[in-house]
Amino acid sequence: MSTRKHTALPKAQILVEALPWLTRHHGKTVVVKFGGNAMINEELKAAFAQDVVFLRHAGLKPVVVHGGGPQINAQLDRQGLVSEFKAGLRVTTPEAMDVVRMVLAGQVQRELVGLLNQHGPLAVGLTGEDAHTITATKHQPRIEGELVDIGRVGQITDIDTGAIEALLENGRIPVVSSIARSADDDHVYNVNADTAAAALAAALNAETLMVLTDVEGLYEDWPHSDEVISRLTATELEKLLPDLASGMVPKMEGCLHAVRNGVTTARVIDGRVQHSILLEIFTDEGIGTMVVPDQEELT
Ligand SMILES: Nc1ncnc2c1ncn2[C@@H]1O[C@H](COP(=O)(O)OP(=O)(O)O)[C@@H](O)[C@H]1O
Ligand SMILES: CC(=O)N[C@@H](CCC(=O)OP(=O)(O)O)C(=O)O
Repeated sequence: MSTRKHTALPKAQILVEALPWLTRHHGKTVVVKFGGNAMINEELKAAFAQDVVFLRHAGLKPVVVHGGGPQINAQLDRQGLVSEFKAGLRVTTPEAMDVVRMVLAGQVQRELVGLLNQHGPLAVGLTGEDAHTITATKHQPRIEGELVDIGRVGQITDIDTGAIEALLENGRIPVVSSIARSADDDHVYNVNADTAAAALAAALNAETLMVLTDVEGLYEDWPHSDEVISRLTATELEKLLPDLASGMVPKMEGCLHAVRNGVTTARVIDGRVQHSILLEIFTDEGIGTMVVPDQEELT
């Protein structure tokens, strides 16, 4: 075989391997959550944008929900504001809420929209405030049985998918910041981005929820081992939830909510691996952790 053919054939094989996945996912909605901890360098962010645009051109309907925890921390620090987490959520004073909104909607979302739009007029940014996309009431978690006030943190009560669906219909890629309109007053709420992504995936009847983070997936015995659980059912995950450490809690609760509400698979994958989205969607060797509904939920 000539050298040219020799090097070309594996490339064709990769494309052929993608064929059943292209068929399976065609026209399906995929909600991709891009965590602040996975946005570690420019190459990764550019590769993320390429992957999302690839999904769109391959006939899927990607919706991006982004985080920005580390970016919010940095800005709070610069402004001399202290930041504290309780029950895995940021204690959000009114001053901190202004910073959260500015960083998520004004910086992180704008940057992702810009990267995606290097490939064409595709991405449109919005927050949960726009067109009543995400509505929330005050969230008061319980810590050791006691209700705790963590400020302007919202618990999602309603999702209106109208604006996102109109954008998808129009061939656009919605990029959503996890800020909610308030059902209680005329201010806004800070919502964990994993929780927002899961709620949107369920409301949109998405086929897949994909959560990109800074670990390979859900570790079986974290932090003692790095053995990744590759697949688990909703019931198996439900049993693990009480023992999970923060960080993974909103992700895995979100995955459970998604698969219990019509999403076919919810995955946690390593956002530090370039093109992890393409590897997960279009190749036979999925990476990371996949959560599937229980058998009876499929019937
Ligand atoms: N069982 C587990 N498996 C993997 N990571 C875990 C686990 N439990 C807790 N973690 C922590 O969760 C972190 C990911 O959550 P987080 O820092 O909120 O990321 P992101 O910004 O992507 O939302 C990991 O870096 C790890 O420190
Ligand atoms: C209530 C709450 O904790 N909100 C998060 C929202 C951003 C987020 O979730 O970002 P990551 O996905 O990068 O963690 C926060 O203020 O950090």
